[in-house]
Amino acid sequence: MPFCLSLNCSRFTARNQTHLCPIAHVRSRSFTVKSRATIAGKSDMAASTVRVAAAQMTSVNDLAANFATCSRLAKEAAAAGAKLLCLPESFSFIGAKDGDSVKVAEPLDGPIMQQYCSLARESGIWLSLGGFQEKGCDDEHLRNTHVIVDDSGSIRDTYRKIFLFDVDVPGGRVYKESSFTEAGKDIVTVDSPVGCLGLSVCYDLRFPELYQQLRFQHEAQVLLVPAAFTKITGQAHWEILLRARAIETQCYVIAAAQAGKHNDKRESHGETLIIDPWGTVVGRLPDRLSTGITVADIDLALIDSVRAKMPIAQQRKPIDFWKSSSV
Ligand SMILES: O=C(O)CNC(=O)[C@H](CS)NC(=O)CCC(=O)C(=O)O
Repeated sequence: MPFCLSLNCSRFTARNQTHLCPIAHVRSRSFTVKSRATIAGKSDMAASTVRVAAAQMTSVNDLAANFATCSRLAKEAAAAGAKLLCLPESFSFIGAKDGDSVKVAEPLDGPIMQQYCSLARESGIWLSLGGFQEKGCDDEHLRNTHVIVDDSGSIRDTYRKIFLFDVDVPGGRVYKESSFTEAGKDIVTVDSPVGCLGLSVCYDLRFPELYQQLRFQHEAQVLLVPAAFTKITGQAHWEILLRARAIETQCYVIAAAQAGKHNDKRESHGETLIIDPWGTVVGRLPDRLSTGITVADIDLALIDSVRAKMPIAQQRKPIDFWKSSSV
């Protein structure tokens, strides 16, 4: 019964996580894979698993300092055996005042992205670079772009954030991302060694229809949600929304988060998470730990068995059903 076995293993892993340092995560992961193979009495049980890492960091208004942090984390993830490292939204820069991020925005073939492509090649790891400040069509606008770079340093695809954060946060400040950002309009999936990746960024998380499209129209297996959630909204909604997306799409969800204080005015809710398609948290970095990685093994067989046993893809209603049933 590989289905039950995998679920048990996931629960076991979640309970036994330690948050003291990233290396502790690595140890508990290796143990899980080994114990599953032992319990099953089969040495090839781990064949469908691929290791991934998700980072947490506190980006500041210093491109070089953020790159140094990302380099260290990429090397740590590669040493832990991860094939993909997911970095949070605004990994390369978070400005101290309005307008800073538009000033540093560059095209995808500019020096900043080239540096991250070299990092992927030198570390031999795929990178999910969520929330890159890509230069827009004029000097006043950027695109909030999620870039997937493969382990040879080539850009495989890019997704531009569709839903922009124009929100009056209760008890917080007013955000108007659309004042300096061009919204994307295309849904993007990318084939990778860890399965079919479904791309999104931060505030997109609140729009389940995007993830329904990624899973049911574009066959995503692993949803990526790099973010810089606000302290207030993150505490209230972050983990619940992520687990809901994993459960309702039967996908893994990898959510790399900014954490801590970036400057006097801005603080993010950390809690980087990796969630399996049953909704179990299999990797976590607590909010108080500002920089590090967590790793988990993506089990493609678990995705298949969750989907086979609870066949929601076949049980969904076509859009016409809702039209004809409405009053
Ligand atoms: O501007 C930057 O530097 C990077 N971009 C962001 O931080 C974006 C837009 S301001 N933040 C969010 O989408 C937060 C969403 C959120 O917190 C929620 O949905 O509750």
